[in-house]
Amino acid sequence: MHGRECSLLGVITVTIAIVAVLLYDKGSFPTKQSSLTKTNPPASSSSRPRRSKKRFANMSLEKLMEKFLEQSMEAEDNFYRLEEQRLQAEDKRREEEHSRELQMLQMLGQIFAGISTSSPATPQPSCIPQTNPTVPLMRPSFGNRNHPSALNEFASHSQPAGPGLLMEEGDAKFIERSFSLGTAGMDSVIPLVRKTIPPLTSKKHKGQDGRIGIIGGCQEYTGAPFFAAISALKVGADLSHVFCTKEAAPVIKSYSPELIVHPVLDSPNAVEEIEKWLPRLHSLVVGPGLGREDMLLKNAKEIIERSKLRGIPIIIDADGLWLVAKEPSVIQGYQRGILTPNFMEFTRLYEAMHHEPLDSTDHKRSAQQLSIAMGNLTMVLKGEEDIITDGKNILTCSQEGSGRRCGGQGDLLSGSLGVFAHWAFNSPPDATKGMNPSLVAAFGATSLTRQCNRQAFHKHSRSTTTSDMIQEISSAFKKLFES
Ligand SMILES: NC(=O)C1=CN([C@@H]2O[C@H](COP(=O)(O)OP(=O)(O)OC[C@H]3O[C@@H](n4cnc5c(N)ncnc54)[C@H](OP(=O)(O)O)[C@@H]3O)[C@@H](O)[C@H]2O)[C@@H](O)CC1
Ligand SMILES: Nc1ncnc2c1ncn2[C@@H]1O[C@H](COP(=O)(O)OP(=O)(O)OP(=O)(O)O)[C@@H](O)[C@H]1O
Repeated sequence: MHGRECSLLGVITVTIAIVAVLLYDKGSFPTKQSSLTKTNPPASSSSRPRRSKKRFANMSLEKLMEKFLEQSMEAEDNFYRLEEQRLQAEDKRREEEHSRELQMLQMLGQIFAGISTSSPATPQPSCIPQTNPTVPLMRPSFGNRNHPSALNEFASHSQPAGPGLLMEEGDAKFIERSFSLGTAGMDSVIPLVRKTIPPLTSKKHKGQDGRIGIIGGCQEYTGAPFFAAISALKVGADLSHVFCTKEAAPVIKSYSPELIVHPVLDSPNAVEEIEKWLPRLHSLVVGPGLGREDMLLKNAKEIIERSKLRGIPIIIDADGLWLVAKEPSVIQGYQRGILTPNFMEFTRLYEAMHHEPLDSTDHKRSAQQLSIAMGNLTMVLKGEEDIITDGKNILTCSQEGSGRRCGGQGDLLSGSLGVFAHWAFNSPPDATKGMNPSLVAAFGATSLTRQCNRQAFHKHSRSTTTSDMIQEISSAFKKLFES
């Protein structure tokens, strides 16, 4: 029976009950019933359903009401039970449809890959720079005016993918799925994100839903690590640690008593100090407000190396990407690594890896090429639409944000991604339906960032700042993942 019919049944039952009670109250039950109470017929009469009439007759009005209410509640319960069964069946049907759709997309991807590998005109993802002898090898042109010294080491460190990371024939394929709020695409990834989100229960202890570390915060930049760390907490992490320089620590602490701030990043034994905390961290965000001083970059690099040994998901953003452009091997091929470049940072990385200028006409293809060159690392190229790729699959998140481009939005993204990544990697494989957990996590974080931007802009328009967006995390999260 369908929900609507069931609900109708419930309404009818209740209506009958009310009418019956009213009639009874007025003494206007059908004649037989009335005469029953007056004439008291012999008990042996078999022509009437005596038991029920007698039962009703002997009942007080209150009892009768109770009886009818009971029946209507029963009908209501039945309705909800059937409705739940119907929804479950509907969910199952959608899931089956979704996996059929995925299979079809995979088949299409393979077909396209076959076409593109057999066509000489189609450009191949170039993970090995030497494969195109006609393009002169170029030293990347780093345009930053603030950190000239950081360029010196570059050329000797930049390297192609290692032997185990060479592109295979199948890698050329990609399945592109575009998502925007309200379309079928969005509908199919957001449920995967939801499945990775741990339920809030009284059975857990502090720390279980996420202990996130941020490596960043120096004399110039105290806002960025704060934005990232507080966003992680507001998304649902239990503890958020900031590892910053001595000078930056009191400033960051003064912004928020919720953060745990370690003034160690510029200390002589920074790496050992931070390593002590690694066993307790679920994910690491490297770069917001890190700055580009050699000593800080060196410490960050060593911390990345040690975190990799522990399998900790590592999100690299901002100045952390400056480090990766100088030394790609620091994260290349690490399957729990996620890079979140803005266009400027992306260009730097691309040119460092490919030794040729970026062709900016096809961002998706470039992002895919860079991901492959980095050993299928997940790449989140931020912009008008956020492009997310692991070299094999491409998702785009083009959910409505706003026209505000204030600094710090990327920090909101990387901090929340730290939490989503922990949740996604911690989920059983069937939660993400076989999709790379990094992609699912990145889609969750980009959707959330854009939704926060949109909501904050509705309230503050031109004056919207990142703090306003962070205020929206709670309701944006609810709207996207809990409604
Ligand atoms: N409150 C704080 O503490 C905050 C601190 N932050 C921290 O600052 C540190 C440095 O980060 P960053 O992003 O400013 O450095 P970088 O990438 O060199 O950009 C420099 C120049 O590149 C350009 N440009 C940028 N984006 C572009 C785009 N999409 N497309 C095209 N061009 C683009 C633009 O220059 P323009 O060409 O417009 O003059 C821009 O000025 C880092 O640690 C970060 O975490 C921030 O998080 C903000 C909040
Ligand atoms: N052109 C755009 N249109 C809509 N949204 C955008 C646009 N550019 C960026 N965003 C949003 O802002 C988020 C952060 O991207 P942005 O380019 O500001 O990062 P960033 O420069 O690294 O930030 P930060 O100032 O923290 O360093 C993106 O994920 C996206 O949601």
